[in-house]
Amino acid sequence: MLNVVIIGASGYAGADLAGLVQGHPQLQLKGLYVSANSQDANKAFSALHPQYLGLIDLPVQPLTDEGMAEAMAGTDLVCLATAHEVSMDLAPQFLAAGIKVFDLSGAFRVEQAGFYDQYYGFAHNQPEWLNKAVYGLAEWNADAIAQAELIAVPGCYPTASLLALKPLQAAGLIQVGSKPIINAVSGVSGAGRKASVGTSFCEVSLNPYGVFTHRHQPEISHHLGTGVVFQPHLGNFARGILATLYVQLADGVTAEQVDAAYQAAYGHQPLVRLSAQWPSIRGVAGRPFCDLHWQLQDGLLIVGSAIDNLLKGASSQAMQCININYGFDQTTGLI
Ligand SMILES: NC(=O)C1=CN([C@@H]2O[C@H](COP(=O)(O)OP(=O)(O)OC[C@H]3O[C@@H](n4cnc5c(N)ncnc54)[C@H](OP(=O)(O)O)[C@@H]3O)[C@@H](O)[C@H]2O)C=CC1
Ligand SMILES: CC(=O)N[C@@H](CCC(=O)OP(=O)(O)O)C(=O)O
Repeated sequence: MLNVVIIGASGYAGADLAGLVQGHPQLQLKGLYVSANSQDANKAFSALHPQYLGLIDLPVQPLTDEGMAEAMAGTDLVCLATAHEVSMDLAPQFLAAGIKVFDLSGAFRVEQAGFYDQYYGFAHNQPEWLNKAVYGLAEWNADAIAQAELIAVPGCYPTASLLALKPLQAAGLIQVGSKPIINAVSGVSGAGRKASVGTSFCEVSLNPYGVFTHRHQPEISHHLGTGVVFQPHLGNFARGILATLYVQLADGVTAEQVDAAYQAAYGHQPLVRLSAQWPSIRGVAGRPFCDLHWQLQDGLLIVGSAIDNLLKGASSQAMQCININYGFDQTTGLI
């Protein structure tokens, strides 16, 4: 059994990941942590997330200096379900101790000059690890993920968007000079567990946000290799992302070519489902899948892509990466 530690376990992504680790036949939950001064420190995990009562009753421990030493002792791998700057600080410490890191934050996803200053509001101070990190888009980077010490699990919107676009890009089907347009709606859990007016029950409706400024636009462009237009929206539901993508195809591209591109990419992949119907939040909420469907008319391709932001968009993709890295079947503990 491999000993797993989760930092940020009280949060939405960390909690889902704890549940997945608990159900995995080769992994053992060794410790769950929150910040040193957390108001939840030492509470039972199941008191915070009652669906795990009797299943995960470990306490969430404060990550003090002593807690850090305990978190490292005898640990095989650590999952960081923490804010970007916290992950940037913690990852190198675990890596220096020989512990593999699966980071759910954006801290190690994009190696591009000025990116963190502009989109995250801080200067990246770990350029060597940023260079070594492997982007954990599981269906596309499996060989590199298998060799990596530091895996940067992709963002939720980038996962939904890249899984839809990469088969088209790889097959050279996108019109050169055009930018795919991504219109996406996320449930409120995407904003994390901490209370804020903008995400409180009476405030959330359906609205765009982050117009022209969202950090996932450059993350998607960087890993796709071409520019995109990306517009996120906040919806009044708890979990799930539905992205609708508009792609101008190269002249003469046929539906058969599009189908062949998606089949080549995902025909053998168990966690991306090429659906006969338009995907929905209902079809993926609580599940580790990405569902895709598309239709072509007069050179314009419309693609629907749905994921659970906390699963395929975070914790289950992290688990897929763990499975790939340790040579387990990639669906172990997931379906
Ligand atoms: N929610 C989502 O859909 C997705 C989230 N992500 C990323 O995953 C990460 C976690 O997101 P999410 O679960 O939504 O966030 P939450 O705000 O729900 O959870 C954050 C967790 O981190 C803990 N924490 C905060 N500061 C520290 C610290 N200094 N040391 C240790 N633990 C700390 C918090 O506990 P406390 O404050 O009590 O200490 C809490 O457990 C983020 O980087 C996010 O960008 C990625 C993809 C999707
Ligand atoms: C609804 C909502 O607020 N969603 C978050 C994205 C969540 C996410 O996980 O992305 P990172 O891992 O890159 O932080 C946002 O738009 O910032």
